[in-house]
Amino acid sequence: MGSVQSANQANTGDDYSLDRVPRDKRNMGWLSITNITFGIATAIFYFQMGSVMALQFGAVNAIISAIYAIIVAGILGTFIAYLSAKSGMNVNLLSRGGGFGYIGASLTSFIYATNFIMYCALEGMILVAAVHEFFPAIPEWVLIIIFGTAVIPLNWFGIKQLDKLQKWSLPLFFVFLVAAIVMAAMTPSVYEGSFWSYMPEGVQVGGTALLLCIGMQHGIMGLTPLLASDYARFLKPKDMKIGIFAIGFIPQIFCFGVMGGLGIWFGVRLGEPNPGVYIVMLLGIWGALFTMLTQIRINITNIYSGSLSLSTFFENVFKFVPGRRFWVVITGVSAMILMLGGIVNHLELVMTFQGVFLMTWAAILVADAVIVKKMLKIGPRYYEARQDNLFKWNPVGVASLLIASSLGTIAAVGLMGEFLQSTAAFFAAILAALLTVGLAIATKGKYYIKQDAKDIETEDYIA
Ligand SMILES: Nc1nc2[nH]cnc2c(=O)[nH]1
Repeated sequence: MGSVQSANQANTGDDYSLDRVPRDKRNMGWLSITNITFGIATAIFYFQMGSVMALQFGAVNAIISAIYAIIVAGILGTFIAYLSAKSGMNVNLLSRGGGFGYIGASLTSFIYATNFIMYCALEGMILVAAVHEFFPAIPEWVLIIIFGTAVIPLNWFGIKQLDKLQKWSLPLFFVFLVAAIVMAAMTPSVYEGSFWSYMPEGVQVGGTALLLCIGMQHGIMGLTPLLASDYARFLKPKDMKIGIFAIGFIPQIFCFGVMGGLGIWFGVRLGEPNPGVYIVMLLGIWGALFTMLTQIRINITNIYSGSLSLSTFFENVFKFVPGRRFWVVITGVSAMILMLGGIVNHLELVMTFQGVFLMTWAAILVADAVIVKKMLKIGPRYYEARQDNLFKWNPVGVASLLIASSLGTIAAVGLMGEFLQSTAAFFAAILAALLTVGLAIATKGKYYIKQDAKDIETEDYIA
């Protein structure tokens, strides 16, 4: 592992894609890291979620589901940010010693990587559609190649580059956001009542409509808590207390609350669910620039996390270590292929599975840390990512994940009734947490570690 790690670091400077960030390299302040996670939180995708939910199921149901998403994703995110900051590892690496074994963890890394590639394509298509609207003479495939390629060099220099890009672009984002709010406030509302009271005919507060909103939130809310780990592992130890809350919770408030809330307001006021349409209606060509900004911000984080996951997967399974930059190119090119192939609109089933899988995975990591490692004191009190010290598989996480996410997906596609269709990811996550604890007790933690590591600093211990 030593040679793998140094090869990786020699290639890309500050990646630590294959092992923990050493304590002396955890030198980023909580504000910088929180700012990077805002690259995700500022995506106009969250406008769309708010607008669609409000127009279909009523503003109050959309608001209640947003509060639910903030609380659940915020709690998971804060725990995961704590584990990452304490151990210097992201979720790909945490999973190896956190209940999955090193091949088991490559399973999660692979699914996770495909998720980022799909999101990168999805977000890229939003950008392509916005620009195509203004420049219809430019074929979509040309725009896909231009914007698909543009995010690759923006990822070349790792986390420090992300930090700068997100820092410089955030003020510009707020200028556009305020302009959009002012323009919407000056546009006569399509709906005459106050936006809180908007409710489509035949829909009530609570019941099926609320469950359907929650089901929509479940599709996307597992990812943001997990993703925080790619950045929280660089947190300065002295910023731990405020940092884990800031990194784990605040982005959830912004994406589901602020962006989602504005999406509800825009949707009701303008009577239009698609921000690609109403942002351009409000801001004209500036709206296309606003979209470009938000989509590039989110796609550089998608590519960053996708490349880290692919690095881990290929090192783990094939001992193939070309360096993270190679995987930046692969992630970007794969997303372009999805866009060019028009596959983006046919991903519904895969996205449903991903929504359940991500919540389930996050629940397993948290249950393993808090209940298995801390409370029951089963397995090692630290996280290990080096193959020499690990078993290939640990049934604790792998079996819990496979059982809970399979059942959850079956429920989420509607085969277990209406109630479970919308709540599938939540129940799958609870089931996964229970299975994790049960299997850890049943196996007595035998498969967590093959040989004890003697060189892990005690400050990195989580229990
Ligand atoms: N990480 C991430 N989360 C999302 N939630 C909705 N869209 C996205 C995306 O593109 N990336």
